[in-house]
Amino acid sequence: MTGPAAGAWSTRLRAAVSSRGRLCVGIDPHPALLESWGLPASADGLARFTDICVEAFGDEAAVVKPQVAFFEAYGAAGYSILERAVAGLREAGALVLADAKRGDIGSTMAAYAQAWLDPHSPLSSDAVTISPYLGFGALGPAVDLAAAGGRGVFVLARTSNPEGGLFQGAGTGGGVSVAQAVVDAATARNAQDADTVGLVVGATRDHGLDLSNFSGPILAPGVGAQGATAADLPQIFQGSRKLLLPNVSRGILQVGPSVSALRAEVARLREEIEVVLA
Ligand SMILES: O=c1ccn([C@@H]2O[C@H](COP(=O)(O)O)[C@@H](O)[C@H]2O)c(=O)[nH]1
Repeated sequence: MTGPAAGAWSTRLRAAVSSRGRLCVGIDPHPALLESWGLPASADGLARFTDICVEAFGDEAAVVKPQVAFFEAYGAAGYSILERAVAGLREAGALVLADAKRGDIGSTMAAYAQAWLDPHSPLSSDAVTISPYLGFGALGPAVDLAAAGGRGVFVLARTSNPEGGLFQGAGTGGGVSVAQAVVDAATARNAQDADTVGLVVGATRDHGLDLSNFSGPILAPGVGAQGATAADLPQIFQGSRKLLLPNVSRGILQVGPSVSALRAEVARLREEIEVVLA
C-alpha cells in the first residue's frame, strides 16, 4: 500500500490544485529523452530518469501522470520502477494519475481497476485513464472502485491526436457524437458519485463538445510538443475552466536532466497557465 486516499476524490484534487496549481506534469521516458539526458536506453537508464522526475516533481506538482507504456516496454523491470515512482510521488504529496488507458468487458475491467485503484495494489494510484471503446457502462467496476476509495478515473472523450476525430466525432443513434455521448454519460455518473469521473479532452483543437453540464475534472493533453500553447486554453475550454488540468510531458522533460531546471520549468509553465485561466 502506498498511502491512504483520504476523502472524496474531487475534494482531494481541488485541495492539491489550490496549493500546487493545475498543471499536470507527465513522466514520459521516451528513448530520445533518455538519450538527451545522457542515459542508456535500458532499465538502468529508465530507473535514473524516473528517480530524477520523482525528485523534481513529487513536491512541486499537484498531479503527476506517468505514461505507463514507457515502463511496460521494459517488462518486469519497468513495472518495478513504476511501482517505486508511484509510491515516491504520492509520499511527496503529488496525486498520481496513471496513464494506462485501460478498457475491457466489465469482469476484466474489474481486474484493471484493482491493479490501478485498489489501495493494496503495488501500482495503487490516485487516478487512472480509461477508454470507453467497449461502452461507457463497461467501465462501471473502475468507477465503483474509484468512488469507494476516494480516487478518480479519466475517460477518453476527445483525444488530442488528429486521428481521433474519425471515431469520436461520428454520430451515435442518439443524435450526438460519440465523444458527446461519453461526456453525457460521465455527467450522469458524476451526479451519483461526486465527480469521480473526469474526462480527457485534447487541447490541440476545438473539441466541439458541450461541456456545460460537466462539473468533474478535465485532463487536457497536447500543450507543448503536440503544438498547443497555454494561450490556446481559454478559448478551447471557455466555460469549463474550473477543474481543467492541462498536461505537459515532453515540453517539460526536454529541459532535464537537471532537477532544478525541471522544477523551474514546472513553476514557469504553472504560472503561465494560472494567468491565462484566471
Ligand atoms: O488525448 C490524449 C490522451 C493522452 N495523451 C497522453 O498525454 C501525454 C502527452 O505527452 P506530450 O509529450 O506532452 O505530448 C502522453 O503521455 C500521451 O499518451 C495525449 O497526448 N492525448
